[in-house]
Amino acid sequence: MITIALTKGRIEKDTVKILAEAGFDMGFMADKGRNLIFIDEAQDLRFLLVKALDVATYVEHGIADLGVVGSDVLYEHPGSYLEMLDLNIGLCKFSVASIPSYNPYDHKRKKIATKYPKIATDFFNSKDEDVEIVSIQGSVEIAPVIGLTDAIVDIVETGNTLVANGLVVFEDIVRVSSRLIANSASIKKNPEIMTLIDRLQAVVGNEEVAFNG
Ligand SMILES: Nc1ncnc2c1ncn2[C@@H]1O[C@H](COP(=O)(O)OP(=O)(O)OP(=O)(O)O)[C@@H](O)[C@H]1O
Ligand SMILES: O=P(O)(O)OC[C@H]1O[C@H](OP(=O)(O)OP(=O)(O)O)[C@H](O)[C@@H]1O
Repeated sequence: MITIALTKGRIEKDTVKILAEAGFDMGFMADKGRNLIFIDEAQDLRFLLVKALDVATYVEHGIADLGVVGSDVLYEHPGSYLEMLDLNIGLCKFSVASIPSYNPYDHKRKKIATKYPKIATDFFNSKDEDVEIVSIQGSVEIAPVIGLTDAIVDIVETGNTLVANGLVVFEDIVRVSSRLIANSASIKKNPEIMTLIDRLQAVVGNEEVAFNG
């Protein structure tokens, strides 16, 4: 049996769609209720629905052979998993944003609110800008508006949240998309896993096979 950990929430529907397009019968997840484990004996597949960061944990520990998770999470929490495919879903980007009058390149020490301290620190360090990170769990856009920080580093998808809160993007840091990750021992042990990956690759049409961790 192959176990796949899926990120519960935003990218769940598109992930299931890719699996269905690859020929897997995903009907058993249609009426999922509050279930978090789905076993399909006929297809020899088991799905775990977990939080994004936990996808990487389950794969690293070899409990899940494969996982689907955003590159934002992988960047922030690098680990010993193989990154196999860019699934081209869950598309968004990391951006630096603030109120329009702010200058993020003034070489003054700046306070940045973010849920993603690693990407924010790496970005500003690469620009030779000194930063103090203020860790925020959500509604990050409020921080520069009410004076908690100078700016934010956050995910931007449509840009609606920024506009609604009077913020503008100063710079895009990196594109974010969902990735298929794998446990390396699982791949060596079970050749069926590579066959499954090939089927997904045929759907997403992506050549990328990169090592991470
Ligand atoms: N507007 C967006 N906001 C956040 N993530 C997005 C957005 N658009 C696409 N994504 C991608 O979707 C993935 C899953 O997001 P989702 O909000 O479901 O889980 P999460 O990041 O664990 O959030 P939470 O902690 O709020 O549950 C993210 O890791 C990111 O790669
Ligand atoms: O560009 P947009 O389409 O407006 O999307 C971006 C918003 O979505 C995410 O927040 P989320 O909805 O996950 O809520 P959160 O603030 O609780 O993290 C992200 O942190 C932004 O706030």
